Amino acid sequence: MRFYPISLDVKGKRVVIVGGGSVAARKADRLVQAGARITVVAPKVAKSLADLADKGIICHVCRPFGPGDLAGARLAFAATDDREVNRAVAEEARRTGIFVDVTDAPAESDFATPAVLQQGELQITVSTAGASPALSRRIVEQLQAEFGPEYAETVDLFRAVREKTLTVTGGAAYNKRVFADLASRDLPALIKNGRKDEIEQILLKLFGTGFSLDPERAEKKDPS
Ligand SMILES: C[C@@]1(CC(=O)O)c2cc3[nH]c(cc4nc(cc5[nH]c(cc(n2)[C@H]1CCC(=O)O)[C@@](C)(CC(=O)O)[C@@H]5CCC(=O)O)C(CC(=O)O)=C4CCC(=O)O)c(CCC(=O)O)c3CC(=O)O
Ligand SMILES: NC(=O)C1=CN([C@@H]2O[C@H](COP(=O)(O)OP(=O)(O)OC[C@H]3O[C@@H](n4cnc5c(N)ncnc54)[C@H](O)[C@@H]3O)[C@@H](O)[C@H]2O)C=CC1
Repeated sequence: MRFYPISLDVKGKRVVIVGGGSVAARKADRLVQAGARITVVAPKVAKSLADLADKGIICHVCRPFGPGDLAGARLAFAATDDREVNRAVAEEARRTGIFVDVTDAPAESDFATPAVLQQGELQITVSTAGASPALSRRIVEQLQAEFGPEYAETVDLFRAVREKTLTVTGGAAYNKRVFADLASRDLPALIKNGRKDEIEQILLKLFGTGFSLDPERAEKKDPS
């Protein structure tokens, strides 16, 4: 296994992207969604990046890459169309201990970004360790048919139930049993088909009163 899969919290953290073309714009788009503080260093940027800079969402340093540009960054992307510049970015990142994605040279990279299926808080990521990004994207497109918006609702439901259960009842063994039971039911299908009453019955059976899809009902039944 070349790459170790990880879900990274980049919120509020500084990320430097060197280069401002279509690849840089694609990386920036997802980093913005994840709340990173992004600096793009490039003499020329794509329109979407210029728009983000105009709105103050990202910072654009309008000149070629130079030494010191990665200072304070937690992650870096080398995304110029110049092999030597990308190599220099990788070297500086390595020297300063910053993880770098060299977008034209997977062998020089510390990490790579996968193709992503996003439904609310559900993420399914696909990587081929650089062998074929186009195949990764195709696999995500295939998965889209199976994992629709009902999965976003399912994840929200699990989060709500879990947050409440972990605080009001004790015991990892109990939690493991009920959550395994809940996960084994086809809640996404029930949500998709509008069968909310059946979900209510499942919640009632597993967790007793106080857990409901309907916040009003949950509040009335919950004495806490
Ligand atoms: C290693 C990696 C490093 C990284 O970028 O993190 C990397 C490297 C390279 N990509 C290249 C080419 C293309 N990349 C795409 C698209 C995507 N590339 C993405 C990730 C990754 N690309 C990482 C590996 C992930 C994995 O293994 O799956 C995706 C999944 C996610 C994202 O960009 O965040 C995103 C799909 C997003 C979506 O869902 O839409 C397309 C398709 C298109 O543009 O339409 C093409 C043209 C077709 C083709 O070549 O397959 C080249 C050759 C460049 C050249 O020819 O010069 C290199 C360098 C090399 O291979 O040496
Ligand atoms: N990893 C991936 O997903 C993919 C990677 N690539 C590779 O990524 C690289 C970039 O591709 P595109 O974004 O399409 O290129 P592009 O030509 O659209 O953009 C290149 C950008 O690099 C900037 N640049 C050039 N010299 C620079 C310097 N000295 N300092 C800072 N910025 C500089 C330019 O101003 C421009 O903004 C290519 O080398 C290509 O091989 C291509 C497709 C996908």
